[in-house]
Amino acid sequence: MIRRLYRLWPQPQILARLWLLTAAQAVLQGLMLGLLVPILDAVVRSEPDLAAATPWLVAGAVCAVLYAVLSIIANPVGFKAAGALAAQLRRKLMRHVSTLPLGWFSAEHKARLARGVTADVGDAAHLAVTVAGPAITSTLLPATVVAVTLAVDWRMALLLCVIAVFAFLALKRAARVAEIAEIELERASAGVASRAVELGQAQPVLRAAGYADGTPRMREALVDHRETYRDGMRRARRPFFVYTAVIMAGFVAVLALVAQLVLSNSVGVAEAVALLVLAARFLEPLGNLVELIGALRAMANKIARIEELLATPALPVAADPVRKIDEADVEFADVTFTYPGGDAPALCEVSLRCGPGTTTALVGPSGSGKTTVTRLIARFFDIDAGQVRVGGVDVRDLDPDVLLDEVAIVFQDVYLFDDTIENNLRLARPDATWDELAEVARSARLDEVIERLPDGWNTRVGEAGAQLSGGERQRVAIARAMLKQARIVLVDEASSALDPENEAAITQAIANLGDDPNRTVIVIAHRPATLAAADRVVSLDDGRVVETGTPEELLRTGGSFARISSQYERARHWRIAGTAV
Ligand SMILES: Nc1ncnc2c1ncn2[C@@H]1O[C@H](COP(=O)(O)OP(=O)(O)OP(=O)(O)O)[C@@H](O)[C@H]1O
Repeated sequence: MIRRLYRLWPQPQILARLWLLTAAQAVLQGLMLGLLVPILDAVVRSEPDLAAATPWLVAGAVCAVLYAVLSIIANPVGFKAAGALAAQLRRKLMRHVSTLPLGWFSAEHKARLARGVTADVGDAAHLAVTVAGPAITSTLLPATVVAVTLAVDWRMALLLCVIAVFAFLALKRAARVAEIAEIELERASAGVASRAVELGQAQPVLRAAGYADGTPRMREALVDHRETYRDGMRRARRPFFVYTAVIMAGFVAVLALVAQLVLSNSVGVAEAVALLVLAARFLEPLGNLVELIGALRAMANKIARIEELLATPALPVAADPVRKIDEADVEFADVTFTYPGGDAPALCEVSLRCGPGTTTALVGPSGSGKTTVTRLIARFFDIDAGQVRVGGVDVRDLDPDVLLDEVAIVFQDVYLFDDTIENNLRLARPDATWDELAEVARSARLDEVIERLPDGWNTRVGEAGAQLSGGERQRVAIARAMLKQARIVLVDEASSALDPENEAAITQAIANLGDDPNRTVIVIAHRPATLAAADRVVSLDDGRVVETGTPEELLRTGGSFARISSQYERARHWRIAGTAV
């Protein structure tokens, strides 16, 4: 465990210093106890010999002063260590996370990351300081006491070793039970946590269904948590009782041995008293060890979770990556890709080419692979076969920063920071001039939104952009992509119903994106107007390209694009009819 902790921290010196101080204190305590033997020997006799005891008393005083000095030094080190270690580990985690493929950031992984960076790192650092120290004392002090005892009486030293072996076996069993209980409790806690998130997110639906104060699933999760906790406590009782019994039996054996040694005149009174004190100081920290087991297990679990995050493989980067591309065309050559853990390919031998100055619309039924195409262009994942090329270069050979500079993604659910509109745009290019800001706002049809807002450019958009509608947020994202001057823009057009004004504005904004002759626009299109305005359409079905061509060509052939197009058209009419009613 000590080695694991030491390896986990990038600069573990502060931890090592703390542990060394703790270890030195434990050894010093054991040695001070050893001094009891000659002192008692000199004092507990018919004619006490103070002169003989004096050097040992002086040595004892020196040890006591040294112990006090070590405590004074250790206190601030321990105080500072937890905060410093947590900060160090957080930096290490964040650095590692920044090298992971974007595809890793699923909802589950994001939750795991949030928990790792906050709770796990903080707790692990705190426990490394508060639990590892006492654990060192509880093992090193008994070891020193055994060594000192050996100098007094080998039989007692042997007995202490036997007790230590039994205690170790009982402790191992208790630790195993504690570990199982901890894992079970962790599972039950995760169940409660996800039900609680569900309760928060689905409040409107739950209120409508009369479950505002908790669903049956939530109640089940709470009962499961309570039962698991009780069950863990019940199961832990026996091995903990066995451990305590071993320590108590050890104490009885010590008393019996001391009595036998005194009765057989093998040791004097002074040595007998010293042996009893040594044995007591041997058994006491051993007894404490069982109290620490739960905390040590908890620390081991937290460390395991942090190690798992750190073990996630980083995005492989070519030894000498390409740092510049001439044209921003996008090409798929026989691309086959299966999601990590997926059982069927999401894309199968897909080939397509999108040139600069063109807008390509991706269409197809749900699950046909449209989003996957856009993710692979931005190298969220690495493919199984074929090549994804940007500017003629395999994306795996491109410098990841260059690729991210060239690509802008406009997601369906755009994330905006709780800041002003201006700052949300400036994220794309902090040094943009006002003229440039105004220009992209006009092109993305954001200017009319800004005009309506109470503080114009300085209006804060609220948490995740909640002050704006979905369509308005997409307009901000399109403006951001324009300001970034990314030569490849991937748009997942909002599929949910938009009001006519937003719908027309977004269609226009996407068309304006495509006006730049150097820009390649690929849009997952959900609206007939966007489809009609595209230069080319790539129609996907079940991970394969089934049709490509201009919208007019594909409409004429009457294939799957024509079907989808008429479905979109019908849906639009229903919506308009619905709005009119
Ligand atoms: N993160 C993921 N992990 C595993 N499988 C995934 C993941 N994302 C998508 N898939 C699977 O890959 C296939 C293609 O999904 P994709 O999201 O690309 O389709 P789509 O055409 O964009 O669908 P939609 O229009 O519903 O968004 C589907 O079978 C889907 O279940």
